[in-house]
Amino acid sequence: MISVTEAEKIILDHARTYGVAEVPLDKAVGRVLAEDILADRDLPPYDRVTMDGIAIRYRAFAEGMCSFRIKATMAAGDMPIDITADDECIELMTGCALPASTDTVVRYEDVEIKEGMATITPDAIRQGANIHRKGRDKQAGDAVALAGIMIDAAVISIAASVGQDSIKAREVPRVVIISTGDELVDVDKVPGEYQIRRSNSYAIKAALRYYGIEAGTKHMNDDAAIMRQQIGECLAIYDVVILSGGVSMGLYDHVPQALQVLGVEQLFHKVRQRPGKPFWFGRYGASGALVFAFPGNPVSAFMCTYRYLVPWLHASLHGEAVRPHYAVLGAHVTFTPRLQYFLQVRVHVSDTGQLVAMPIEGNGSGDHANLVAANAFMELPEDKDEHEQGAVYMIWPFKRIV
Ligand SMILES: Nc1nc2c(c(=O)[nH]1)N[C@H]1C(S)=C(S)[C@@H](COP(=O)(O)OP(=O)(O)OC[C@H]3O[C@@H](n4cnc5c(N)ncnc54)[C@H](O)[C@@H]3O)O[C@H]1N2
Ligand code: MOO
Repeated sequence: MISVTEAEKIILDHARTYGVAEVPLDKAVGRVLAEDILADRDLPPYDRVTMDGIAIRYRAFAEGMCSFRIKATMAAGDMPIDITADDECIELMTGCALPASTDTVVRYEDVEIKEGMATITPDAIRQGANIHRKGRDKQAGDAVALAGIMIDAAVISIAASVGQDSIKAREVPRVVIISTGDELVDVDKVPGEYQIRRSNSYAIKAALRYYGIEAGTKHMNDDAAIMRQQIGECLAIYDVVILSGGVSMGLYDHVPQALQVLGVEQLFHKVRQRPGKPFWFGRYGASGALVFAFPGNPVSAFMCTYRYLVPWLHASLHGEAVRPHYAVLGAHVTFTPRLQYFLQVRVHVSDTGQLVAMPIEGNGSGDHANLVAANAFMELPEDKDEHEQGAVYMIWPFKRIV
């Protein structure tokens, strides 16, 4: 049996790229940007009025003029209307392009308007006030987002504003998730008395969606011949084959044997960890496809997804390992087996700004109801039995920490 660190290293050594794809803007969130996004014109593209009010020439105000005749009114999107005399102003709205003949905007709150005249009420106003200058944020041709970053709502926002209805993103691997087990029925079926509904493929598929991956799913019964045939078909089509169940020591745990017969090289089987001990990982030399065969227990498959599959995906798409997160253990924990223990925790931000992880242990690797209350696994090292409150350990969040 190998350690978690050794297993992680073997997996990350198999990080790889999958090319580049053009992705529609509304499907791009979660993907990784494959090229710099450039501003197609200055941002903002014109001197943009930032307050509803009037535009004047500051010089006139500085010389003592405070009442101005409203020459015209502009809405955002209108062509600018110029003033031709110092005692004129333009009434205009936020988002208007500032008329070149004016240089200062006075907001409505500082103006009284009566019978076509606008009178500025404060004694002092600032020259150039309430104008977002052309090109102040970015110049045409500047990069507004750099290749390699995750496409999030902020990237989508700026990409839309520079006219990109699609974005070049790093291509994601083709993934299939295969559940195994005769006791499993699909989610829309009523299970027999000794059956359960399958949930692992739904959970892993959901986790992968955050990365822009739409994984295929399959189910196989515990029949060695059918498994060989179906896994063989998947190895020919997919870059990553994820299996759940059938990897421990039971009479019907055919997965490792089926993979071996198919020529998938076993890179490890069994990791010194709980949950997830019987995790099997290998590579199919003929295509380079990777096989993550997770234990069937729902918490085991879930933990292995977040501790191994997601970091592998991150390393493949970003070209670097994910940066580890740490938190403070909020209560004493004893765990005696010589295994790395992935404690389920609820991490919160304390009053002093620390990430604190409170244990929510649950009832072992079959208790996936407990994952709803937890938001991370805390990785407690295998060489210690006692883990003191206040100790700092690595965490693997699977939800937003709030
Ligand atoms: N003699 C031993 N028995 C077991 C060992 C061991 O070392 N020696 N390891 C235990 C550990 S640890 C785990 S974890 C499990 C993993 O076993 P398998 O990967 O072979 O998984 P199954 O036996 O097929 O299923 C385990 C459990 O999970 C349920 N399951 C399976 N697939 C799904 C799914 N898609 N959705 C929901 N639930 C699923 C299944 O019904 C079983 O209850 O082995 C221990 N045994
Ligand atoms: O490793 Mo198993 O996942 O402990 O139950």
